[in-house]
Amino acid sequence: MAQPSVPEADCLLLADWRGVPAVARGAAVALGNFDGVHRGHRAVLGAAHAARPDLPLAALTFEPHPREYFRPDDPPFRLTPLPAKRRALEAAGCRIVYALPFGPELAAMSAEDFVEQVLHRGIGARHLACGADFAFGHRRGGDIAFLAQAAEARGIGLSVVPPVADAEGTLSSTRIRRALQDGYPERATRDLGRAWEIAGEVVHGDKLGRVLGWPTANLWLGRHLEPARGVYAVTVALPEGREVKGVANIGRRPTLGGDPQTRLEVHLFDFSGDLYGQEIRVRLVNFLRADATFAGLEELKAAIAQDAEDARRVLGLEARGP
Ligand SMILES: Cc1cc2nc3c(=O)[nH]c(=O)nc-3n(C[C@H](O)[C@H](O)[C@H](O)COP(=O)(O)O)c2cc1C
Ligand SMILES: Nc1ncnc2c1ncn2[C@@H]1O[C@H](COP(=O)(O)OP(=O)(O)O)[C@@H](O)[C@H]1O
Repeated sequence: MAQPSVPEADCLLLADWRGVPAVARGAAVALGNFDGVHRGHRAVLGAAHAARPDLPLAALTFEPHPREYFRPDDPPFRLTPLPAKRRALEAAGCRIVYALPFGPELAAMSAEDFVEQVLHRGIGARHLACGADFAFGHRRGGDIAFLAQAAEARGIGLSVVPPVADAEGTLSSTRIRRALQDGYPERATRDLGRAWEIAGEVVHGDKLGRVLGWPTANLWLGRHLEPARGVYAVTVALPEGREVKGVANIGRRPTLGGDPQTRLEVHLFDFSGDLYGQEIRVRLVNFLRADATFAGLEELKAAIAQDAEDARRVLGLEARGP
């Protein structure tokens, strides 16, 4: 019988395990939260594909992240909110992404029911892959040993992938979050295999930037993790597909009295145009300095000029005269 095939160009995003279209059933399915889609996650995806290259590759993940559901008052911690996760999973070869709504029903579901109702009957998985520490079902009651026998009983294959590690230890989303909070975006880049980015819509600020001579496109962090506050050399993906270089501040503008919420402000080099309302993606390349409180606007302006020069140098741009 011919295998189901999912059109090459499309990555199907499905938010339910019920009513799955026939074309998506019978996949090789990688299981996990996949926040970041880092090199370790991609090893799990790679194992699923390597075991069954004849099947479409799917990732099964949850939205919201279970931790967002269980601890809604925690500060935002996501490396990849869903749109970014989907893009990264697609880039890693996924043709189907399940973002199952994590709520009371899934939180209460036993491991047995998860395998039977969701993986077997629901999405019709033919092969599964997960990391060695994967646990699932009510109170994480299902471990790898359970999954192995439950999968085998249903004729479903299973690949268990050992942790990806380097000299500093095991690669994990937690390690990447810590690197970003400590001001080491280049470590995040290494572990992710791409620069970490904050995506969002450009909103109106106080219109002070252009008065200072440094117009900045402003974004809220939303569900993204808050990285170390301070100044970064960045690259920015514009909606039209172009990537431009810039200098960004992530902080609460203590010089101006302090804001209640952290924002990202980015000045794009050699650019003029209206970005309001547009979705941009700001990729952190290097941390240049911590957020500071200056004595006044002239001092702030001088610091920004120095930051811009530093960022240009780090990013390999020609220095710009005063
Ligand atoms: C490269 C760069 C570095 C900045 N560093 C600081 C800083 O250390 N402390 C601070 O209070 N504000 C800092 N700012 C924020 C400015 O206060 C902000 O750009 C200005 O208030 C304009 O705000 P607006 O976009 O709402 O008009 C920085 C901005 C840029 C572009
Ligand atoms: N080189 C540039 N870098 C960033 N934004 C720019 C640039 N040139 C023009 N802009 C536009 O100017 C706006 C920022 O100006 P600014 O005075 O800082 O206003 P706001 O306080 O609303 O952010 C951006 O949202 C964007 O539309």
